[in-house]
Amino acid sequence: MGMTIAEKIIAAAAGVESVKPGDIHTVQLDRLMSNDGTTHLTVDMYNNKLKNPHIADTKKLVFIVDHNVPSDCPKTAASQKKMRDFAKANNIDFWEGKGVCHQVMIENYVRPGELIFGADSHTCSYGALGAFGTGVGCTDFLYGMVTGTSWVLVPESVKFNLTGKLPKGVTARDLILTIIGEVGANGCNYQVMEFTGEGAKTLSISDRMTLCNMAVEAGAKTGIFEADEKAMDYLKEHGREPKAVFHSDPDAKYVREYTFDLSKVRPVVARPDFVDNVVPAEEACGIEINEAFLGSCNNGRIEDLRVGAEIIKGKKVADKVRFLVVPASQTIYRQALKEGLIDIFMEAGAIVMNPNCSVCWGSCQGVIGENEVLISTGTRNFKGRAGHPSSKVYLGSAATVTASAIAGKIALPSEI
Ligand SMILES: CC(C)[C@@](O)(CC(=O)O)C(=O)O
Ligand code: SF4
Repeated sequence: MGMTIAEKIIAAAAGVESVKPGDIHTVQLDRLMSNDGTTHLTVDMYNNKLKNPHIADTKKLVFIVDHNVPSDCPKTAASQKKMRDFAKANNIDFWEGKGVCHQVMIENYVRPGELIFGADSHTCSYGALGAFGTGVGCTDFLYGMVTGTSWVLVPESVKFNLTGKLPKGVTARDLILTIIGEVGANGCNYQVMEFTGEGAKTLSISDRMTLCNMAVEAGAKTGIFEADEKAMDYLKEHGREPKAVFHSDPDAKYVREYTFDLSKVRPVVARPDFVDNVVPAEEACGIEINEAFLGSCNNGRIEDLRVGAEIIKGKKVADKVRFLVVPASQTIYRQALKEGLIDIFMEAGAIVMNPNCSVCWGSCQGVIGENEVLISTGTRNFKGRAGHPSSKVYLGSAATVTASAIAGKIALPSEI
């Protein structure tokens, strides 16, 4: 029987000819990524719980400080020191302040055909380059670190057949929110969301990252695209070669298929407190905001900053509204500087911050207070996600977030 891309990656990692959903296989991991959310816990377990602590292959490990960088209190300073010291002592690739972990991974490590575990649920982003990335807890991470292997229960795949092209002013962010709104937050639990079709080819690597990154918000094990010419160009630009390029077989089995016509997608907003609480943006327009956030591993790329800068150029952030602009990596930040985007944002009154997770979650910077409202390009809008439990988070595209920052209330670019 034919196999999907995801099944082929798992089969290769397991060293077997073929796999099918429901099988459990021991797999060789190509890489393991851990960030400052949990690495200190992994290090504690490594030091205190193992009889014979050792690392299978230090070259496979990447540690990234991004969730609280620079550190905001003595407690995070201490856990980051633990992570930093461990990385140094064990010769582990270590990144600090260079960008949000998934962005750093895609810019510097991920290759098509790889199987990558990350101690963070948005590791599913790596499917943008045809890799199988998935999130694990720090116990599974530790196991992978010590043995270089892990186990995988082969997931079923769901096919998302994309047709057409996104209209002007509508972004991949609107598309993934639309998809999640339709399938639901548990709609693809433990399944692979495979994005394919002519419409998929029209999407940039940045768009593909935006789609795969939020696969976990539909409960998926991962999201994946075939590595096509665009992926190959991206790899070449970044000085890397694919591990293996897999295509889904024509007779590969999918548990469900959906078709989305990209030309019909419109700007949408996910209302509090669930990512699948998606409505046409117009229905949320007029809601007063206190803060707007343009950034995160979902939507902090140069393409997103360009969208925001074009809208805000020559305009001002509304009175008493904080507009946080946070490039997802230093590479993006420097590119934005070169293109004059940072100047445009600052001129408009935005607060431009160093690359980090920022207010995508409520423990970094920009945390919102009691009853405050945030419109965000982050990944989640759960209760208290960005700060006080009574605060509210709306999710929208870079265009909607920027227009809202100018209007002081949720708005579309056409209204400002
Ligand atoms: C640590 C946390 C804020 C996280 O990065 C964790 C995760 O995705 O697993 C998130 O986005 O929810
Ligand atoms: S930017 Fe948001 S979703 Fe991405 S890793 Fe950071 S906290 Fe998690």
